[in-house]
Amino acid sequence: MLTIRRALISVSDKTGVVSLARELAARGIEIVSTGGTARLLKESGVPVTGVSDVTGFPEILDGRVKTLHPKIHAGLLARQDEEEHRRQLREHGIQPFELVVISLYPFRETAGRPGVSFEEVIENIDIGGPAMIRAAAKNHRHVTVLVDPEDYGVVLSQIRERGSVDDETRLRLAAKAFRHTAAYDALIAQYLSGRAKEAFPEKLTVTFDKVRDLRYGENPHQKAAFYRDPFAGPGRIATAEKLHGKELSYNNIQDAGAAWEAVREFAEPAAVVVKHTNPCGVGLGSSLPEAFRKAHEADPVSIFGGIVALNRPVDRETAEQLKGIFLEIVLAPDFTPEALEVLKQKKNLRLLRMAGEGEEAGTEGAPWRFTAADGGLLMQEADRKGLDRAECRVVTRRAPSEGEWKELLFAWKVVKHVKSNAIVLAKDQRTVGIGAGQMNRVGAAEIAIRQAGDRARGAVLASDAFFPMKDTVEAAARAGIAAIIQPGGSIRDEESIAEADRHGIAMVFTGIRHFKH
Ligand SMILES: NC(=O)c1ncn([C@@H]2O[C@H](COP(=O)(O)O)[C@@H](O)[C@H]2O)c1NC=O
Repeated sequence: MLTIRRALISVSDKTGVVSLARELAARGIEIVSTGGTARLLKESGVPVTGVSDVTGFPEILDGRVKTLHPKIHAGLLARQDEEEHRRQLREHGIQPFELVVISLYPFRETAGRPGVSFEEVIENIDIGGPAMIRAAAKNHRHVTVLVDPEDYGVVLSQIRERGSVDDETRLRLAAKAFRHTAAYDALIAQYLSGRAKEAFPEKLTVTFDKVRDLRYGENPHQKAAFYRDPFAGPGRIATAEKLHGKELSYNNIQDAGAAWEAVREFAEPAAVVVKHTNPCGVGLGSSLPEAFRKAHEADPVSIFGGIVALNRPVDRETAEQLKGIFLEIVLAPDFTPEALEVLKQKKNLRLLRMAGEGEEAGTEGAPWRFTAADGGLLMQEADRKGLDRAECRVVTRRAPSEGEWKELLFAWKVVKHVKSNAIVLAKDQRTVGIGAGQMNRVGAAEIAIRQAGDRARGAVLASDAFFPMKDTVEAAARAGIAAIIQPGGSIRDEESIAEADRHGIAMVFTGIRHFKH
């Protein structure tokens, strides 16, 4: 363990640096710093040597080159336990560093700033900082590297105790340093790949920031943690503000995401209830209380323990309705103070505010979806495809009435969010039966029809994919379904169309499939 005699400090985020440097200097450690950092330390009365005084070279090219010099890098990379390294340092008049403190140019913050110019983003790609971090981390047997003010305390306390930092801490900080530079470069690569329109590059180098450890994963015997996309803006589950209740669990996070994606389909006041990532009740209304009442009535059994997403700020009336039901989470763009007062009475209910003040909730989301595959990763665009009624094709003799069209387009938006094979029955702008995740399509239809009961008569039916045979139409006809919307495209479409015609059912082909696994 080497006694720390010399520290190199170069920080963009200057949090905590003055008190760190002050204590180091008080302990007789020489401090070498770059322009802005040196200025701040001097102004704060901390003795400091400018990096140019060490290199004998000015900081040039607007700061693009300041520490990229052998006098700095040899000082970071020398193995102080090797006689030959020590001899070479002496020969070239280079002194080694035992501590390096770096905070990189704020690339992510700059790139994420609305209206920022490309030139400004590029200038915020730090070159000298990562070079020093990597050099120090490689040489961690001799050098301690700090990239996060959170770690200043532990290093200071060890220096106080013994004048040096122990092997374990140096190794831990070196690993963190390489994670830091790897993530930093990944963000730059991600940003530039986006600019260059390279959606699926030969190396996928995305990076995520830890939000927190989770108590467990999908089941209590599975360990889990939650990570956030560093570029995620407001209106996302990962950036939502929890206003009340316990931390969200692994399953809560998934369900809340599914509910939010679904409710964002609708421009009119809407309520979506989700269980195990499938909608179990969806309702639209002229007001939020009406929408929620319909979503509740859609399936008053499954809502127990459900997740409710709403696309308008929650008011007192809706809050009173929600209060009467056992729910896990309510998420909405916002909550009025009165609604919060009502809902906060429920100790275990989590409340998520999806948009900050003045922000529009979730108008744009990340375009990519990642799924673990055995030994790999699948990446695809999020399914954001909408449906234009003009592009639909009426394939039956009878065309849907205007009222039926309204229901069909509603059911189509819902079925997109139900796991395949999926069938949705809808009536009066709410779901009345949902068949989710079945291994055959007619099975999904039978579940939806059974759940709808009497409400199936006169309802419409939406299917996420085509009918491979006419059996789903036969089941729909027996239940009294009035109209059907489905992609079409089966070699047996004609049989389904003939069956629909036989029963006076109107059927529409969308030409779009919405599988969801
Ligand atoms: N070019 C260099 O040689 C160089 N050396 C250090 N930096 C960065 O300059 C920043 C600190 O600058 P200042 O002390 O002037 O505020 C740090 O974020 C550090 O990572 C550099 N800047 C960018 O590459």
